[in-house]
Amino acid sequence: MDAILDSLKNPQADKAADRPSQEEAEAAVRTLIAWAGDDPTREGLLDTPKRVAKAYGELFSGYDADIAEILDRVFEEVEGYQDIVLLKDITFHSHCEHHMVPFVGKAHIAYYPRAGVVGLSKLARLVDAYARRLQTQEAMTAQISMAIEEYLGPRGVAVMVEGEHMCMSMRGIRKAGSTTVTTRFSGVFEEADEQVRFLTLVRG
Ligand SMILES: Nc1nc2c(ncn2[C@@H]2O[C@H](COP(=O)(O)OP(=O)(O)OP(=O)(O)O)[C@@H](O)[C@H]2O)c(=O)[nH]1
Ligand SMILES: [Zn+2]
Repeated sequence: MDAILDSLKNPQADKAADRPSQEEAEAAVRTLIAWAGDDPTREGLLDTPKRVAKAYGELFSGYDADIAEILDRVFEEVEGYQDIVLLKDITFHSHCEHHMVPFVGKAHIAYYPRAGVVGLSKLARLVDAYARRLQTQEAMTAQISMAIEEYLGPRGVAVMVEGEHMCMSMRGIRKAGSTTVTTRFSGVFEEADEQVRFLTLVRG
């Protein structure tokens, strides 16, 4: 379980003091602009480093997300409801950790509650908490699923992520339109029937 908790942690959490300053981040952007071949001192680009740092703050806000806080509130008064809860088509924007280029798509999350349910928006917040980091789609899928397991203790969790990777469409192999599908099934979802039920509801 320690390994799971470690992988759910924000990798920067213990290093907050080591984070570069805003000025250092802006200087790095100026370096990249010059390296790409443009002039960071021309008028149109003067404020760009500041904007990029601000945009990065938003795009990578997942490093500051508190997973325990997101999943903290459980509603137990649901008339004993224990059947499947599925939130599908949760849009996400992430960045691949290999190229720092976006990958975008949809996540689908289902669980069988054991002792209460979590607010539906929290599942979408959980997706953002992991998507807004440098990621692989596989790791993101596993982290979403393991966080629900760890904090809600449900009877089973199913997570499916469908993503298009810009590093495959805009550059490199340049295959636009291909979709990567990743899944993680645990608990009762390890049974084939339950996986079929999940996939039927997702596609339905
Ligand atoms: N498994 C996995 N691979 C990813 C993900 N995002 C990007 N990649 C891949 O990461 C790989 C990095 O491969 P490298 O050979 O190190 O880098 P590269 O020379 O830029 O590779 P090309 O993209 O083939 O040009 C590429 O095959 C990408 O398609 C992801 O979420 N999961
Ligand atoms: Zn990539």
